[in-house]
Amino acid sequence: MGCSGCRVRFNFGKVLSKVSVFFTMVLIFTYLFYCLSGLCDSAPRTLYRQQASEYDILDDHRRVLDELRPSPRLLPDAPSHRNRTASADAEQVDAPGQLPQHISDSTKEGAQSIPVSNTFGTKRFPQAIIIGVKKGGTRALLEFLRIHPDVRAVGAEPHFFDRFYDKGLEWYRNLMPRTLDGQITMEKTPSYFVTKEAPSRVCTMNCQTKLIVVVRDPVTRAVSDYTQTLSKNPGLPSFQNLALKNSTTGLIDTTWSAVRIGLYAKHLENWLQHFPLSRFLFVSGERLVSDPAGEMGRVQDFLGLKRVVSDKHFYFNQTKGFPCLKKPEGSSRPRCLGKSKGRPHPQIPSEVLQRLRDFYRPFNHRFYQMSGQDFGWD
Ligand SMILES: Nc1ncnc2c1ncn2[C@@H]1O[C@H](COP(=O)(O)OS(=O)(=O)O)[C@@H](OP(=O)(O)O)[C@H]1O
Repeated sequence: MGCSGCRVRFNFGKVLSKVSVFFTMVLIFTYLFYCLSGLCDSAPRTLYRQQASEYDILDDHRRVLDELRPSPRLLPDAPSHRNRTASADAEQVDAPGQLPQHISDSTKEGAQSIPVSNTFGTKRFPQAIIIGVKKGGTRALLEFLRIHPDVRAVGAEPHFFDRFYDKGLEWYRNLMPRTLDGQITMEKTPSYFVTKEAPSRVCTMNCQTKLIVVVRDPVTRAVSDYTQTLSKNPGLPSFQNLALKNSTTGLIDTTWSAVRIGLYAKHLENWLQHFPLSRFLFVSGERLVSDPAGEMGRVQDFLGLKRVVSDKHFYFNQTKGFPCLKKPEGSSRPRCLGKSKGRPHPQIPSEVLQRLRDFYRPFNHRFYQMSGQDFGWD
């Protein structure tokens, strides 16, 4: 009796181990199949995780939204083929790192005609780029846009058209998130606006690219820029030492990048050599703080998007002193931008600020004329 009980237990043990081996094999094969289907392809995100660290504040929020986001195909009035050229619909897979002939030749038609695709969307060149300006509010704008179900954007700044152009267009496109028909691919790199070569390079990719510039009072922008550098290098000379060539004459040092970036008219002139004014949207950095929903309305119209992002998405956070995103459905808490956005500025002597204001005035007026918008900085 006792021995037959042992046999049953022994057989049961054998069966159990066979079953567990079987299930382990099933798991391994499922994982292999999953990877071979390209679903393990997270290289660009990983590649940029380090660079993105400064900007990962809203990452959880993004992930939740991405997961909750219904496919535009399932949305009742999802735009299909909106903001896309006919050539953008052509699907073709090219060897990574190798530029196909029509890309190297690409000038006027634009290089967006060779998207890399798989079952879960296509990596496309951005149809819209936030090209500037540094410290204008570009991060806030991109994060607010990402609430929109038809916008997919790279989290970190790719810096392709200024620093990494020699890596080639294929490298750039590989950084892009996959999009479904009707979704817009975007990125933001504020230094493009002041990079001499950027306009011709963007045009080489696609002259139809929509260009968004977030502009802010150049004096406040310069102080914000200085505050950022000071936070990384506490031994930095004072703002006035850097801004003025000579404190007696009050001559402004235009070689200092914090000053030079604020010469918006000069940088815009360079872009207008390659793109018509209609391709630009100028967003007021000030209004993005005082009326985010209003400014987002303009941006969505410009991008040809349905007005989804609205005042119901924002609340003013008294502690932060800035608008933040309300608790998205399914997420745990509301989100503000991180500590590096909206930091207190050091006190700058008022005569230095006034000197800078006087210096920028004619450039600002020229910029108002060129853009057709008065930003009211004087
Ligand atoms: N909602 C919200 N929350 C926080 N900060 C906001 C927001 N909207 C605009 N801003 C302003 O954005 C300024 C930073 O601009 P950028 O994101 O363009 O900076 S960067 O160039 O990417 O470093 C940042 O500049 P500082 O105030 O000098 O930190 C802010 O004034």
